[in-house]
This record gives sequence, structure tokens and C-alpha cells, in this order.
Amino acid sequence: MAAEGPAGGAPERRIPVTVLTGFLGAGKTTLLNWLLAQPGADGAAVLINEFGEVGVDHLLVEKVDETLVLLDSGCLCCSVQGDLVRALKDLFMRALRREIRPFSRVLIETTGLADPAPVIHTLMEEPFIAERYRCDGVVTAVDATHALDQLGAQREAVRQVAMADRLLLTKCDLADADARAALAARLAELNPAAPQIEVHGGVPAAGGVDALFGCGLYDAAGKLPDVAAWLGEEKVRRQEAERAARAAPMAWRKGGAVVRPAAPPSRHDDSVTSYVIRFDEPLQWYGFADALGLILQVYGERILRVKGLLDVAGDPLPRVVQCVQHVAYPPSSLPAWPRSGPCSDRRSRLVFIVRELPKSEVEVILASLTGQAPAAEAA
Ligand SMILES: Nc1nc2c(ncn2[C@@H]2O[C@H](COP(=O)(O)OP(=O)(O)OP(=O)(O)O)[C@@H](O)[C@H]2O)c(=O)[nH]1
Repeated sequence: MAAEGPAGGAPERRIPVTVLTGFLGAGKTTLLNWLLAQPGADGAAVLINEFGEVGVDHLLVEKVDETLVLLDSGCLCCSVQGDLVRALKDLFMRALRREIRPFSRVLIETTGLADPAPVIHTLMEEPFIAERYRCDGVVTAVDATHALDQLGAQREAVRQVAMADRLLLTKCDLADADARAALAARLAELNPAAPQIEVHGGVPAAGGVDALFGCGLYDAAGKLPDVAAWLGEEKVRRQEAERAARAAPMAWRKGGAVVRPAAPPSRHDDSVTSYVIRFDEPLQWYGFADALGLILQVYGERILRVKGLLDVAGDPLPRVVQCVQHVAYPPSSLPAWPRSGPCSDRRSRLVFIVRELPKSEVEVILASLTGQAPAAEAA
């Protein structure tokens, strides 16, 4: 049954959209997988956005149909006008034409570095979208083992927490009671109104699917005053971008070369970069594990995230590697190699998201302990 609309008016027919955010490696994809396996979440369309040249997250989501969309032309908060709007319009129109199954809600998993403000602004203000979709909440995954450091170092992490309607404290099974209490106190300073829900082993301890769904229309009231200010800045930023787009031609010729207007400035900390390391031959697992362990030990402070698929000698299945800072999580396997996309060539690829850590330093360790030099050019 459709919910009642604003002020008790016409029934609310707009499709609810949950924005699932949280810093790199916080456990967003893990939560998404749990959620999509719940009966209350069937009928959801899912949009996944990733930071890094090669997307891995969508391969880890155990749902494969045409309502799973990979937004891969950059970080959502920078390309929101293009990618997100296009994807939501496209889903709506394709469902209308019955080219895809109907969907009753949308889940957007942002990159771990996304600023939620442009995403919320788009859902609330872009005319086509705002008429058909409504923001049903920002849910932020907060890593109980790493968040205190991340909140001190990364302004994206602070914004993700401050803008949340709900805070899901992930990896509570790995954090001791003191660490959980210290984090809970810091989160309450940044966002006193948001309920904090513990997550153990990727499963919310309370609420079931309602831990993520049904937050109600997004409202900056009740959050720190900064949140309304960030949304206000977003509005100004968007108006300026529209004015600039109207004033500038799409491209012009100068001395025979086509010159395009500069892309909007990135919202991300310039010291954070990502690169892909590829191996063309199967890897020996133990040599690789030694190399990765050493890299995390020596450079963990500068490693925000590592994830990838490996072709391990003697194993027909792709092995999934996941790390956050100094921590390597237990490896798992996918049921098969992807049939399309960059990873379909069955070569090992590792995506590193780092702060001031040159690729060459990582490559030297990998080459010496695996006995195999990484491919010259990451593809
Ligand atoms: N023990 C434990 N591990 C978890 C939990 N949540 C996530 N993990 C592990 O943490 C690692 C990162 O989890 P993801 O779900 O991929 O994190 P993410 O936020 O999607 O990562 P990005 O998209 O790269 O930002 C994986 O190895 C997960 O298995 C949890 O509650 N408990």
C-alpha cells in the first residue's frame, strides 16, 4: 500500500531511496549483501559506485540482474549530475516500459570517499528525480575498529557520519567494549540524533531490514547546523556549475585542437590516490600473502583500502582479497570468474587506495616475494 504523502495529502507514490555510505572498507557491501538476502528487500534496485579504476564491489554483490547498476564514471559525489541522474531516470523508464522487472525501492552504495551532500541534493532537487524518487535516509556504516582514526584524518568520514539518519557500527565482533564505547561517544558528538546500531559479522544486531529502511523523508533539522550549511553550499555550487555550463560552449577549436571546458574540481583530498596492480601469471598464494602482510605492516598508515581478485595457482576460482589499513580480512572466493568487464581476463588485479604511497614501493615488495613482476601497465 502506498504511504500517505506529505501533510496527509495524496498517497506517497515516489520510490524510496536509501543512501548507504561509510568510509572505505567500513562494510557497506557486506551490509548490502545481507540486506538483499532478506525478504523485506526483494524488489530493490541497487546502484553501486566505486573509487578506483577497476570496480570490484559489484562483483561481490550476490545479486545479478539488470536492476544492479554499476556507476563507474568516477566518484558519485563528483559526477552526480551525470551518472546518478542518468541511472535513476533509466531505471524508471525501463521499468515503465517493462524492459526490466518493477522495483519498489532503490539502494545506492556510495564510494567510501563520497560526500553525501551532492547525492542528497540531487534526490531532493533534480526535478525529474525528485518527482519520482524520495530520499528515505542516509545510512552510514562506521567501522568500529578504524573509525576513530578515520574521523580524525578524513573530512569525508566526518560528513558521512554527521549527515546520517542511522549509524551502523560495523565489525563490533572485532572491537573490544572500550573501543566501541569511545566510538559511540564520538559519534554522539557528531550526530546526536542518529540511532547507533551495532553490526556483528555483517549483520545488524537489531531492527532487521528496518535498520536501513524507513528513515522517512531526509531532513537536516535535528542534525548539526553544519549539515544544513553543506546542503546550502551544494545548492550554490550546482547553480554556479549550471551558469558556467550555459555560458561556455561544450568544446571549441584552438589552433586545430579541440579544447573542452575544465572538469569540475574534485571534491577529494588530493593526497588520496588509487592505482591498480596487475599480474599476468597465476600467483603462488603463500608468496603473495607474505608480500601483502609486509606491505600492510610497513605502509598500513598510508593504505586506506586494498581489494582485488587473484588468480591463485591451482585454484580455478577467483580469490577475493580485502584490507583496510593494517588489517587483512580472511580471503574468500567468488563462485566463478566474471564473464565481462576488466576482470574477465582472469588476471590478478589489486586496487590500492592510498595516501602518499607510490605504486613503485608496493610493486617492489610484491615482485620480490611473489617472484613475479607486476605487469608494466595496469589495465
Ligand atoms: N568481522 C567482520 N568483518 C566485516 C564486517 N563488515 C565487513 N567486514 C569485512 O570488512 C571487509 C570490507 O568490507 P566491505 O563490505 O567490502 O566494505 P565496503 O565499505 O563495501 O568497502 P569499500 O566499498 O571499498 O569502501 C571485508 O573483508 C568484510 O568481510 C563485520 O561486521 N565483521
